Amino acid sequence: MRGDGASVKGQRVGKVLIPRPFEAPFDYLIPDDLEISPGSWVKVPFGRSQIYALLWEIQEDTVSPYKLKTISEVLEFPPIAETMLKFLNKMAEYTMSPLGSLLKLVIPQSGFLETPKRAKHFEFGRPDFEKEAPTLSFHQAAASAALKERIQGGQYTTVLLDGVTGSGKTEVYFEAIREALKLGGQILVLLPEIALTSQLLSRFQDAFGVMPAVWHSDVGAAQKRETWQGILKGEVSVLVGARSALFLPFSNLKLIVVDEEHDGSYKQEEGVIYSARDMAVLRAQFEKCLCILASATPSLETMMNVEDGKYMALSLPHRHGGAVMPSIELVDMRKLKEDRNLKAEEWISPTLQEALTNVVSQGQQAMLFLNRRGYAPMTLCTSCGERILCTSCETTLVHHKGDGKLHCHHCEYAIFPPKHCPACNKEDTLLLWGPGVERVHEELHAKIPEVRSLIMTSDTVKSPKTLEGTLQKIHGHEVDVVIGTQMIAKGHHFPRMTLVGVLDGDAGLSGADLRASEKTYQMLHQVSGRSGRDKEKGRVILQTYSPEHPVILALKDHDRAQFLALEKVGREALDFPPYGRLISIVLSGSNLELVEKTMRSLAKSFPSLEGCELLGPAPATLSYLKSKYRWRLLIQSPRNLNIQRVVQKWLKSAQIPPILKLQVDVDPYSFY
Ligand SMILES: Nc1ncnc2c1ncn2[C@@H]1O[C@H](COP(=O)(O)OP(=O)(O)OP(=O)(O)O)[C@@H](O)[C@H]1O
Ligand SMILES: [Zn+2]
Repeated sequence: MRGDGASVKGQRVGKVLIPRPFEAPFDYLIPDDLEISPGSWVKVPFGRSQIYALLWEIQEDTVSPYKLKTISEVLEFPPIAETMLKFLNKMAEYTMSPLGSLLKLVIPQSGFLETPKRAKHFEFGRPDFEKEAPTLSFHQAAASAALKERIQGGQYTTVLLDGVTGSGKTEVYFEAIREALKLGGQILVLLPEIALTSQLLSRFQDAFGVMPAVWHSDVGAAQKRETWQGILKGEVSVLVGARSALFLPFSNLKLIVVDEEHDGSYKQEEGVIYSARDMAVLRAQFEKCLCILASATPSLETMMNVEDGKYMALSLPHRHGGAVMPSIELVDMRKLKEDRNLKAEEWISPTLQEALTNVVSQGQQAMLFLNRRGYAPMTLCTSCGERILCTSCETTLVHHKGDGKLHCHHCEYAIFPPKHCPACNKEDTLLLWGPGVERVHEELHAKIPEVRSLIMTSDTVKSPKTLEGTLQKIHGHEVDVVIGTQMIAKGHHFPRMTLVGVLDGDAGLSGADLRASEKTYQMLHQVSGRSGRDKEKGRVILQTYSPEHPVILALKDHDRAQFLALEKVGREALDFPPYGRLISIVLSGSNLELVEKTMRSLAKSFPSLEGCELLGPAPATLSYLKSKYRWRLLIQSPRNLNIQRVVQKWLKSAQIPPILKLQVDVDPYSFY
């Protein structure tokens, strides 16, 4: 970094990383008398201000050709561990992100490095690892013993904890937490969604006598700062959080748990694009600690790592306490509609309706799953067929009962339904087409008037507090039926729930996503797993338009092996992940011609490499989003190739107009 300080020979130069999107650290002089080590938090002059930064590396006795500025101050906070520096370095390489952007993940707010004048608000209790633990079943005990052994060994291992829904995976990883606590280590538990934290927190409190620290977007600024500092100083031993918690400055990690490891929410899709699950494994490697990936429906990637001997697998084949897996019955919706046993605007089949009536009259609970928010996913003109679209995105608007408006689910756009069709101008021809959860709610009440129900989606549950209230209502049996989206599908344990109705089982199977089958299988298996977790046997009614689809049949027969075998054949034939690798490049901008032209010439300049192939370029699935046109190019490569290096070099020499935005997604999960 050029500066106005003196150029001094033979002094220490510090490579200082600034938490902004820079690829590399900048050089600063280290004053002679300053005690400092890599990982130290510092204040440096940058532009016209003084900012917080991190000392990355020290170069002793160097001669700098530039006039360097001097580090102003070393903060009193402990430095971050060297293992963390190595982890960030590797992550930057893997995700092709600027190192400075990763530091920003570590220190999202500079206020974290300030000490407030007022006394602390949050005392982090010491979990009591000697509190009495439940008696484990044979399989649980075996899994727990293997995990403890790994923790005692103090070496890196990743273990897949592969247990059916309700098998006690949480109880088993609590045992691992106990062991790590005994050894004085820190523990990080990652959850895919905030909606699952409150249940885990109360289970944790029961097991260890105190609340763990929490970390997610709804935690307030002061609490975040104190938690961040508590982690850095080693005062916080257990933290439960969303994916961003992976970047907290733990200094003594002994265990990372990634619960529901298959879940797509672990993929951060904007800014620095990364998979928190994969990066958790990477961090565990540098920390030399245990990483537990828990799931009833592990991802194909994880299964492959088990087959390759990279991960160890432990299995819990049975539900706890003799609870059995629910029966899964299919309802052929095509036939019902053909035989006119279900009207065009009805979505609850007679079989499901009868089952719901029974459940309600027997004092049990049911769940209706439909992964569509709002009232109706589309508004159509019955005269000309026009669909009402967002003006800024290439998406249909979704009708919501709450405010009576049509909403775009990708941007803020919302309008009242127009009186006239915007295409043919006819009056009163618009029809609300298809069901969302609100419409199913309406139908449920029309069919079973006495039912007590609630809707659980990201629209109705916006804060941890409303979530708490909602869960309390369900646990307290104030409702009979819960209608919801993916938010209700996983992790929850409602003992009275004995019926799950899936309204549109094959909704996820269409579309251009290479993981469409896998995602549908995981989602439906998880939601089915909410049924019959206690004494009563559960029932799942899966409404489908394609009862012969292999995914639906595998679900019905509880045959995961069959599903995986089929899915693998399909992926292997196409060299899709986990057999081959993908990097997705999306170019976007407001000038369509420029986006297309740039993308085409970019694709032309890609070096020809054995085993590599380009898919596209072509307009992205959402080819117009938030007023930007989007084109996509997929680079397919063999697993053993360092494709990032190739892509890095290729993009360095590319000419991309600065008004366009280029996004590189290594191991893309969604293809919107
Ligand atoms: N050994 C045990 N002793 C007492 N209760 C147990 C035991 N194992 C599991 N349970 C209870 O059984 C229920 C299901 O266990 P848990 O939620 O840990 O399962 P899971 O495998 O994490 O489920 P899912 O994958 O569906 O989220 C919980 O209420 C849990 O407290
Ligand atoms: Zn929009």
